[in-house]
Amino acid sequence: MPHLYQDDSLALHTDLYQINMMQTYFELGRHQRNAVFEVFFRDMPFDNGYAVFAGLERMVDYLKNLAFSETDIAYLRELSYPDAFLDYLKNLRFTGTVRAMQEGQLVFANEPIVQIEGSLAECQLVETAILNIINFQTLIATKAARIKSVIGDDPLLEFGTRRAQEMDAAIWGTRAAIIGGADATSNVRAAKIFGLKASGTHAHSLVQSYGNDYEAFKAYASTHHDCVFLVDTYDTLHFGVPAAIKVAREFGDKIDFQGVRIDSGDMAYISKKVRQQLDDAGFMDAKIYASNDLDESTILSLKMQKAKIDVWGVGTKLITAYDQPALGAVYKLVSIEDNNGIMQDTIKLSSNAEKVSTPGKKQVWRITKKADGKSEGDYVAFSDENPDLDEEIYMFHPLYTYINKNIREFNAKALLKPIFVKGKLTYKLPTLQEIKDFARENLNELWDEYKRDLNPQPYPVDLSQKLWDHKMGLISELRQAVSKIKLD
Ligand SMILES: Nc1ncnc2c1ncn2[C@@H]1O[C@H](COP(=O)(O)OP(=O)(O)OP(=O)(O)O)[C@@H](O)[C@H]1O
Ligand SMILES: O=P(O)(O)OC[C@H]1O[C@H](OP(=O)(O)OP(=O)(O)O)[C@H](O)[C@@H]1O
Ligand SMILES: O=C(O)c1cccnc1
Repeated sequence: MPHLYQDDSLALHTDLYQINMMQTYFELGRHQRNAVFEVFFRDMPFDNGYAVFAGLERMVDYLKNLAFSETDIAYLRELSYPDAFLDYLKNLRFTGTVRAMQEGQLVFANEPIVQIEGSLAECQLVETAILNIINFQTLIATKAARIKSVIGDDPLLEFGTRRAQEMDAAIWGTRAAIIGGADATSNVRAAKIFGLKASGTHAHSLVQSYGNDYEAFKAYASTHHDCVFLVDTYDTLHFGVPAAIKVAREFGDKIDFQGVRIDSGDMAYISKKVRQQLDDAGFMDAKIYASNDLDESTILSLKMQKAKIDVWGVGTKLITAYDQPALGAVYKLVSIEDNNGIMQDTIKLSSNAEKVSTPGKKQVWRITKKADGKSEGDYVAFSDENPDLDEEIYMFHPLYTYINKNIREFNAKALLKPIFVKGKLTYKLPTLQEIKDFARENLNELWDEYKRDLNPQPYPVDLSQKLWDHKMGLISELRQAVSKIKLD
């Protein structure tokens, strides 16, 4: 086992380069300068039309408790950091201001989803953990939403712990999956911690240990009231389902025969046959559970084949975000105090126009039409702009500016909410159920064209005219300045 310290903290859950930069800032007297960093991602995960923001609660907990422990400092001393810097770290607490999307909010590429303002050194320290949390949880919540979108109102059970990228990923991935649309989980610890419905059937090993389905189901029924029997260990249609029916009949009211689970074979064909067998035996209410490497495309295909599946257990492909292992959100400096105490907006240039960052401290506004409540796009503006007070709003594509529209009769909702103000938590964290409901409500605001699984329409994320002009101005200023630099 690695050495786990009694005073283990998350302060060292960062990249070494952050501490190295902090040391530079500290020794050269820059560490207290006010800075603004923003988190955003450049590409939509899974080529989905939207992403579901998740991870805020854990991020809040991390920031609230940020403090180097004694052994953290001792360890950094071993790495030869100087005493004065270590003394500074010893007393460091998070004193910054955070604005962020609410969990369950639908978010899009190239808009800030978290904004951290505070001393340069503190902002630098927290980058790694914040990206770690938000990248993972937002990815899994989005994958769950994609899966739920094809499942509709049928229950979606999260079954992935055994295949997750280790224990933490199973726990926080489960929470994210619930936000995105999963209804229950097989992970008992996650259910306990987050107050979720724990749900489960039984494994093939139960049937194998008895050597036949009937004996195994009988044993299970004699020890449990709620029964879902796994019927595919030997032969679903010849042994599994007939055994389940026999046991259900024999036990009658002594058990609640909730249904059967199938986990292999052609699930469209088999589920129809199983349905027939259950109905013919009078068990019309018994549900058919399905699991086996399911994801949104297999589920959609099964739905199209009119498979008779009522409950969907999804493991590997949900908890590991199988088709896209990372979200790719980044944390960029957008504004920094200069030598005169004035905030200067910063930009990161790139030969790829889409990769040029957008300078300045911003707010994201969701623009919905009053008539139908549907979203027209997101409008990214300076944090002190107030498009909600305007009669008309001009929205244009930030790269292809000939794509534009004027909108009247709209509502503008500010999406980045205050979370911490100068180190003090001001945000009341919602319950997981509230977050889940919020995610669902948000989906109602989105036109179906943005929600389809395959090739959705790109959702507009536009810049205000003021912000766009500022960005273009900074780009040309920087280009000119860079062209004049001579290094010798
Ligand atoms: N009718 C169907 N249409 C589309 N996909 C299906 C259908 N039936 C099953 N699938 C999916 O096809 C894949 C079949 O997986 P696999 O080859 O492992 O078959 P299996 O019968 O489960 O075999 P094994 O017993 O080795 O697990 C799974 O992802 C499953 O969800
Ligand atoms: O396929 P997934 O989406 O990942 O869902 C979880 C899988 O985990 C179990 O299989 P496993 O073979 O691990 O154990 P079992 O003997 O209980 O089937 C279960 O039967 C599912 O097939
Ligand atoms: O309860 C189940 O059926 C279950 C739980 C975890 C993984 N696979 C199935």
